Amino acid sequence: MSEKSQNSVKLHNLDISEPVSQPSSLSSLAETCKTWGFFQITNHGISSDLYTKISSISKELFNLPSETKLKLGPFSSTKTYTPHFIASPFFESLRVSGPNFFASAQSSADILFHQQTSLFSEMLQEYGSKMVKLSKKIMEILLMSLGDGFERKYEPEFKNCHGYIRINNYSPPESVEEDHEEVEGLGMHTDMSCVTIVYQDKIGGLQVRSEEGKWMDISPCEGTLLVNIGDMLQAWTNERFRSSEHRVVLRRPKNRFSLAFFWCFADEKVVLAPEGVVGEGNMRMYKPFVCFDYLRFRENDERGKFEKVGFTVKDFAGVKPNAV
Ligand SMILES: O=C(O)CCC(=O)C(=O)O
Ligand SMILES: [Fe+2]
Repeated sequence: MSEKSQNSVKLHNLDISEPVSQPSSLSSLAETCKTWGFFQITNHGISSDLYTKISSISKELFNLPSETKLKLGPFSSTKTYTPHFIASPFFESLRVSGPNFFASAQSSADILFHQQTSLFSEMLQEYGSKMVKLSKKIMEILLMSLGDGFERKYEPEFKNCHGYIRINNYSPPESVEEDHEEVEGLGMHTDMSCVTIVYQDKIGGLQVRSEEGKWMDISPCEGTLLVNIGDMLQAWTNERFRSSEHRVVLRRPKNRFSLAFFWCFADEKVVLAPEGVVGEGNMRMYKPFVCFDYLRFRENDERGKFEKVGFTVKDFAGVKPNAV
């Protein structure tokens, strides 16, 4: 059981439907990405109805017997399912990869569901393609916030990005009494993406670690989506943006559901902060590295399985690694 924390962070809000040209809103976005690595977006165009549908069909899926789910991984060839006891005893997830989210979801559905159904795959295709559009928009605004005209100058660096969805299901142990104690549903980690877009349901429990090392709640807020900076962007921006450590704690005897969309550089991309981003007179804090090599490094990290923080991109490619 971990120590309880009751502080919640008020995140910067970005209305994604409006063009952002105000220098003050761009600089406050850049500031929040440096301090917290998290912000929230509104008017994102994803209906609550789509969430209700995806969550109810996902519930059906996670309610299937373990033997059925294990046909999808982690030891089968599909490897789309992460069972309990890999990340935590209370966490399981299913991965749906782009760009053809329909095909990826259907290949899992075909194995899981006896009846032929394409509803699940259609919904994930709709969700995935909306997430791709949102990620591109978010990246454009983030580049604008780094420098004048950077959205045009550096757009080519991001043109081969790809995305995948992770459907997360948390089942707390019955011993968790309402608000009396908490367990870790997903341990402290950083994401390996450029940006991640997270939908969390009403249960709450997502926390971000402040620069001082304090855990702060990110309370659910209806109609908003969370965006967080991942390791790839932390390195590419030479730490002008921060890939914050975060985790999920479970405090209620209720299942929790979330959807995370990871927008990543192509595997073969060499990550090197451009001079214009580093800024004159500043030192590059990362050696150039190939994305795939970092992903493999994290996978092989026995100390922190499943993307836990054990080691980060700083240990992998940092000029001055974290003290271990
Ligand atoms: O469940 C959540 O709210 C966050 C999940 C998360 O951090 C992840 O999937 O990387
Ligand atoms: Fe995460």
